[in-house]
Amino acid sequence: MNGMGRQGQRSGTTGVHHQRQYSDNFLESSSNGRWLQSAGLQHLQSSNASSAIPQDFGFYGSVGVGGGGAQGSRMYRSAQRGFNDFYMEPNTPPRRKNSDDSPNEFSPGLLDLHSFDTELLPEMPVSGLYDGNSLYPPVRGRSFDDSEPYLTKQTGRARGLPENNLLKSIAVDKEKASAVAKIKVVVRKRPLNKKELAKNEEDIIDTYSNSLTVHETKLKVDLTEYVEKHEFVFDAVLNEEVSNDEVYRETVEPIVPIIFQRTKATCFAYGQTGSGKTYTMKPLPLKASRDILRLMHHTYRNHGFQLFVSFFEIYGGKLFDLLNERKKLCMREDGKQQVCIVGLQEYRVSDVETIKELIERGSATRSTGTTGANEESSRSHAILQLAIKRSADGSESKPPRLVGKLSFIDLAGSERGADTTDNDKQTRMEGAEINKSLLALKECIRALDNDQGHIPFRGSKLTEVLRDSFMGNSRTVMVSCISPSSGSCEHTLNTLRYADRVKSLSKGNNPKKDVLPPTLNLKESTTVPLSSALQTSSTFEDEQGESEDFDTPEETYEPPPKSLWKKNEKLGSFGFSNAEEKLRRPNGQPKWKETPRVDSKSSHSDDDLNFLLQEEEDLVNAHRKQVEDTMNIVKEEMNLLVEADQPGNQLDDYVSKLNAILSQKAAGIMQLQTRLAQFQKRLKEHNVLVSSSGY
Ligand SMILES: Nc1ncnc2c1ncn2[C@@H]1O[C@H](COP(=O)(O)OP(=O)(O)OP(=O)(O)O)[C@@H](O)[C@H]1O
Repeated sequence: MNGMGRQGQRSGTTGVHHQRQYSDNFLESSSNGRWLQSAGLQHLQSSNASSAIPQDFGFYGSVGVGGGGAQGSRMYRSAQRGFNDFYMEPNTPPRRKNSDDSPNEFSPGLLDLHSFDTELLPEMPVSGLYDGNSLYPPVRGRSFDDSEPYLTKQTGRARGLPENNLLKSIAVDKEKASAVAKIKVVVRKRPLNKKELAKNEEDIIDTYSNSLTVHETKLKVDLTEYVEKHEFVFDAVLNEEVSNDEVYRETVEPIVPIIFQRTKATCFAYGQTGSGKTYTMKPLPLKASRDILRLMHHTYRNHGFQLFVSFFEIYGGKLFDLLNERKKLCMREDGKQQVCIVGLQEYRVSDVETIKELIERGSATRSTGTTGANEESSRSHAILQLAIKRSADGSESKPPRLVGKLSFIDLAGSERGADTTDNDKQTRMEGAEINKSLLALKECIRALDNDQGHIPFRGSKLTEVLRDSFMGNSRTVMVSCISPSSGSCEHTLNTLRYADRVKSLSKGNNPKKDVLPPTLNLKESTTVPLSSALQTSSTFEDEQGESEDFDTPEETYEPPPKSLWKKNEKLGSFGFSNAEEKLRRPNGQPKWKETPRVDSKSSHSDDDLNFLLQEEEDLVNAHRKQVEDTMNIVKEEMNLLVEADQPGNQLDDYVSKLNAILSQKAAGIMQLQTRLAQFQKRLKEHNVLVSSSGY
C-alpha cells in the first residue's frame, strides 16, 4: 500500500475546502521567454506606459483591463453543481470572514496596466550598480534604520541586525552573482509525523552530504523480504534537522541579488501531498523580501528601485487573485508573445510588515482541502511574485518598468488514484486537474531535456506561468519535498526521479556534477530518469563506451538489521562493506571497463574468470534495473495521464514513445544476456582445460 494508510485516515471534513489560515505561497505575474533576448530589447513602448501611479500609502492597486471581468468570489461548491459545471468553470472557496478582514486596507485605487509589464527594462547604466566599491561600504556599521527611513515599521527588528550572509555577499562582484547555477535542485526530507510514528513506519531515507539513499523493502517471489537501495545525488540534500533559515540560505538567498540584474528567478516546491511543500515555501518570500529591501535601501540606494508584490493561484485551470478578493484573472499573450496576467493586482511595498500582511492575507484565501495524507492540503498552485521595477530614468515621476522578479510557487501536491479512491468527487476532480498540470510540467521538462525545439508550455496554465523559469537567462530552484516514511516510498522515489530529471536540465551548468567523487556518481547511475531513456538511441556497443549507465551493479541485497544500515560505521556510506566497495571499484573506477577480453587459451585463473562472470552478471542486473526504473516512471506517468483525462491520441502517442524505450532496453538486455552466455561457455571451456591439464 502506498502512503501512510492514506485511505481511511481522512477526517469528517474530507473534501471540504476551507481557507488556509497561515500557509502561504507565492508569486509572479507571468511572461514568456522573449525577455531572454533582452539585451537587445527596446520595448519601451510596452503597454505599461500607462502604469499605475504610486500612491501615498505605499502600494499600487490594479484593476485589470481587457478581461478578467468575472468575479471569482462565488461559492466554491454548490451541491447542485454537476461535474461538468465544475470542470468547465471552477469556482473558488468562499472567503472566510475574518475579523481583521478590512476590505479596503489594500484596496486597489487606480486603473493600472502594469500586469502587462512582462518585459524587462532594457539595460541601462545605473551608477553604482554592482560596481564593486560602492556596493555596501557607505552604510556599513550604521544601524539599519539610520539609513533607511522606509523601514520604520520594522525598526525594532532591524536595528542592530547583524549582517546576514546576504549582506556579506552583496559586497561581492557581479561575476559571483551570475555564477549562481541556472537550475538548482534541492531535496528536503521532513521528519516522520505523528501518524507515521503511531503506525511504526520506518524512516527509510539516509542522507549524506548532497546525496541520499532510499531503502525500499521489496518481496521476492518466495515472499521473503529484501531491501533495494536507490541512490541519488542533488545539488543539496537537506535532512529533517535543517531549519527553514538554512533552507532559505541554500535556495533563495543566492538568487536574490540577481534579480536586480534583469533576471527572472523562480523557486518552486514539488512533492507528494503532505511532504512539506507549504511548510518549506511559506517562510521564503518574507525572508527574500527582507533581503531585497536591504539591497534596495543600501546597495541600490537612490537608484529608484521599487518592490511590488502580487499573489495568485491556479485552481482548476483558472487563475484567481489572492490579493483581490479572488478575482478571476485572464492569462493572455500579447502581440510579442509575452504571456501576461490581465487584472493581476500588484502592491508596491517598502516595508517587511506590509509584505507579511499581504502574504498572510493571500495565504488565508488560498484553496485548501483534505487529502488522505494532509488534512490541510493545498489544492491549488500558489504563485507569489516579488517584482523589482524602476523607471527608465530612476525617478518616481515616470511609470516603473520591470527589472527582475522572483517567483515562489507552491505546487499542489501530486496524488495518485490509488491514494484518492476514498475522496469525494470534488477532491478527485481537483486531483485530476492538479495531475494534469503536473503532467504538463513533466512534458515540458522532458522536452527541454531532449532539446526539443518546441516546448509545450501551453499545455497548462501552470506551465505557461513557469515558462520564465526554464528559459534563457533565468534562475530556477526546485525544492523536492519528500516524506521519510516507508509507506510513502513509492511516492518518494517518483519525486526523486522527477527531481533527477530536472537536475539533468542543468547539465553543463553545474560544475559540482563533474567533480563528484566516483562513489557519488555511481549513485546517480542507479536511477534512470525517463528523459535519459528517451535520449538513448545508442547501440549496445555505443553504450559500452559510456561509463555511468552500465558500471553499476544491481544494488540489491539482503537487508541487514536496520541498525546496521542506519548507523553502522563498518559499512560504507551506501550500505556496501568497505571491502566490498573496494572490490567493486578499485581506485574508484568501474572495474568492468578494465576487464580484458577472455580468451579460452589464456591462463587466467578461476578467480579472474569468476570475477569476469560476476561483472557480466552485474551488467545484466544493472540493465534490468534500468528497465524496472523506467517502467516505474512509465507507470507513474500513465496514471497521471489517465487521471488527467487526456485525449486518446495523446495517450497513444505517449504509449508508442514508451514502447520504443522499452523495446530498446529489452534489446540491450538480450545483448547482455548473449554476452553472459558467451562468458559462461568460456568459463566451462576454461574449467575443462584446467582439469585436463591435471590441476
Ligand atoms: N520539515 C518539516 N519539519 C516539521 N514539520 C513539517 C516539515 N515539513 C512538513 N511538516 C509538517 O507536515 C505537514 C504537511 O506539510 P505541508 O502542508 O507543508 O505539506 P504539503 O506538501 O504542502 O501538502 P499539500 O500538497 O497537501 O498541500 C504540516 O503539518 C507541516 O507542519
